[in-house]
Amino acid sequence: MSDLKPIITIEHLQKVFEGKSGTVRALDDISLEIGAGEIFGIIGLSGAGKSTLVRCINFLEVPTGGRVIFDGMDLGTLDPKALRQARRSMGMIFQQFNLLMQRTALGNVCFPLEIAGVDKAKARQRGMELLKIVGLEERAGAYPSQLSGGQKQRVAIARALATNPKVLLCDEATSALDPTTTRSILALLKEINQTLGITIIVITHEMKVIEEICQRVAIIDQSNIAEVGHVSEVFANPKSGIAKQLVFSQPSAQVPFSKRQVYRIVFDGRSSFEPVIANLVLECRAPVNILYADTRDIEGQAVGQMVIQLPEDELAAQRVLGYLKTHQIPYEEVEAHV
Ligand SMILES: Nc1ncnc2c1ncn2[C@@H]1O[C@H](COP(=O)(O)OP(=O)(O)OP(=O)(O)O)[C@@H](O)[C@H]1O
Repeated sequence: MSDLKPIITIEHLQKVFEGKSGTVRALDDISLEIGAGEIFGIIGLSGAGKSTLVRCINFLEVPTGGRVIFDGMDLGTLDPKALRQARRSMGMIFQQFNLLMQRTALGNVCFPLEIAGVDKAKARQRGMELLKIVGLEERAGAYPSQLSGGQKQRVAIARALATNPKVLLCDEATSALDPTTTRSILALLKEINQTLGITIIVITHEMKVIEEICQRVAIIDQSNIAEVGHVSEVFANPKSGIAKQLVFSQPSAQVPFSKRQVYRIVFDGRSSFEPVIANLVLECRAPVNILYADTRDIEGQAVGQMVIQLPEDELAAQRVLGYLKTHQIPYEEVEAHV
């Protein structure tokens, strides 16, 4: 439980999808309390139910059981107009930014204000204030295609703040960004939380995101909450199997590596180095130990070789080899000297 007054209380939330291919229980029995003003993290592996949970929090998905109480209102009891109003108090940002490509940065930020009936001049003025908050007032006239990923996410944040929300829901908001840009977006979210007092809910599959800005975290696994608590406590003493898996798969943590499973990857200039290794670790959900690297970046293309050691977990190791095969990255097993 948070010591703060709750802004969102989730009680026995359940979401079942009925489809042609059968029934999917995306959320089983989720109960959580999120305090006003905190930065709360929700982490889990792919398919755990994170996106469904965030969409149920703002009723983009109507839960099939349980309740969401937001700012004293039981969302399930509101009529459509009241629900729309409540939703305006919950801004949302996404991994893929979801900007309108035919509108400038300012046009995007003004969009929710125009929909809410604010007159054009006032909307522009407010839009410029918001672009200033996110550090982009000089790019007000730029179109999304002219902005970097980090800048696009800044526009999306400004747009989400346009209706003065009490809560900002961030669904994998930094997952498409490089580490430096990720850090700058997380710093911006922290600043918004501190200066505007907005509660922030961060959905991610990355522990480092939680570590960087969240005060409390809930770990979701197979449609249920496996563990919830202060980040420092959960990280120092993970209790559930999934928490241990997430914490101990951190690159900095101790991971059991055998003396076998050492492979040489050859970068032959067909691929660029950064996405290959980052995507391999993300997609395979497997830590790899880089034992040796002699690579050069030539105009964005990687040339050279890298010797990596795969984790002991046979399935994780197979996923890594499968990834290399699928992406046609040449590799060979080598004798380990570790
Ligand atoms: N509209 C839908 N219809 C049917 N099943 C769905 C729907 N949306 C989600 N699911 C299923 O619900 C489960 C949870 O999905 P969800 O997207 O919430 O997980 P997630 O933790 O956000 O994963 P990821 O990070 O991969 O997006 C999955 O099995 C998914 O296939």
